[in-house]
Amino acid sequence: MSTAKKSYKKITTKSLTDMKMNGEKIAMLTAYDYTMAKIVDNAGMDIILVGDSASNVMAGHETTLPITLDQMIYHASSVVRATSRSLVVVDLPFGSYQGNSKSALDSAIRIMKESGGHSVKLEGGSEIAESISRILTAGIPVMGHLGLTPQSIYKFGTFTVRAKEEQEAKKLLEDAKLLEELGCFALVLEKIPAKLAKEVAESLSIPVIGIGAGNDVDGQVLVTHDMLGMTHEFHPRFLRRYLDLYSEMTGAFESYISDVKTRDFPNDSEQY
Ligand SMILES: Nc1nc(=O)c2c([nH]1)NC[C@@H]1CN(c3ccc(C(=O)N[C@@H](CCC(=O)O)C(=O)O)cc3)CN21
Ligand SMILES: CC(C)C(=O)C(=O)O
Ligand SMILES: [Mg+2]
Repeated sequence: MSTAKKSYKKITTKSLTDMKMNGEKIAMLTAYDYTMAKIVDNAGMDIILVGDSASNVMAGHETTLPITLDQMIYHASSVVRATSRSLVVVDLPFGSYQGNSKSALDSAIRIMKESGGHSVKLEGGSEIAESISRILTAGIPVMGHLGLTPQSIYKFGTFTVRAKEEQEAKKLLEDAKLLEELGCFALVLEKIPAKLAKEVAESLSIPVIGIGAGNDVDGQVLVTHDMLGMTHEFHPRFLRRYLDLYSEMTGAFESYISDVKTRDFPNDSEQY
């Protein structure tokens, strides 16, 4: 059993700040449903992200753009029912906060009221500062997200590494500092140079969680289905696979098909 599991009973935004101060790395994975969240939570995860990646992983969309606030609330409420230890962060979906700060606040309040989630995550920096402030003023903890921000994929056109150029790196560092000043409790950095991520983590006192951002940050996040090897076609360099569930599950399904076809299943002890 992990030491982290013993030292923190129920994770709060405060425990995450303490973890950064104590140099204990933060482990975060996604979940979109009750059964998976139960396993992730029981394993001792610090943060469960109800990611808008549910749009890809659960619904099969090309991008994260189509998922709705109602659908995010459905996923988040399922995850919250399974969670006793992890802090639950819920992505605000595309279109639910970019319009104006009032609609952003309304969306965040719906997430908190209707799903029971503990906090929300928004993609972007200075452009959405007013929305973040307004949500924070309502007492809702906010996690930031900079670097590769999949909700603005059509502005960039590719999923390549972000902030490689000096200008973009400078803007990212400024945005990160702004998010801390506004009062965000943590920040996700996605697919940026490790050296820049290290600089951001060292410049901020709030935890910085990386995905494709190297090891010199305060924690790591992956999509659970990716690290379990269920998403066969997705293999970016930052992904470490801990299982090959795609093959394992295929084998199980093939065995079941065979057992049914050959009349092996069910046997005498599997009937009434
Ligand atoms: N299953 C899944 N895992 C994720 O990590 C994830 C999602 N879905 N959906 C939302 C975003 C999109 N994310 C992405 C998407 C693509 C790359 C990526 O590296 N894609 C290509 C490289 C593209 C390029 O360099 O131009 C790859 O190597 O697979 C990384 C993160 C991360 N998020
Ligand atoms: C990749 C993570 C950070 C995310 O935002 C998601 O899963 O939606
Ligand atoms: Mg997301």
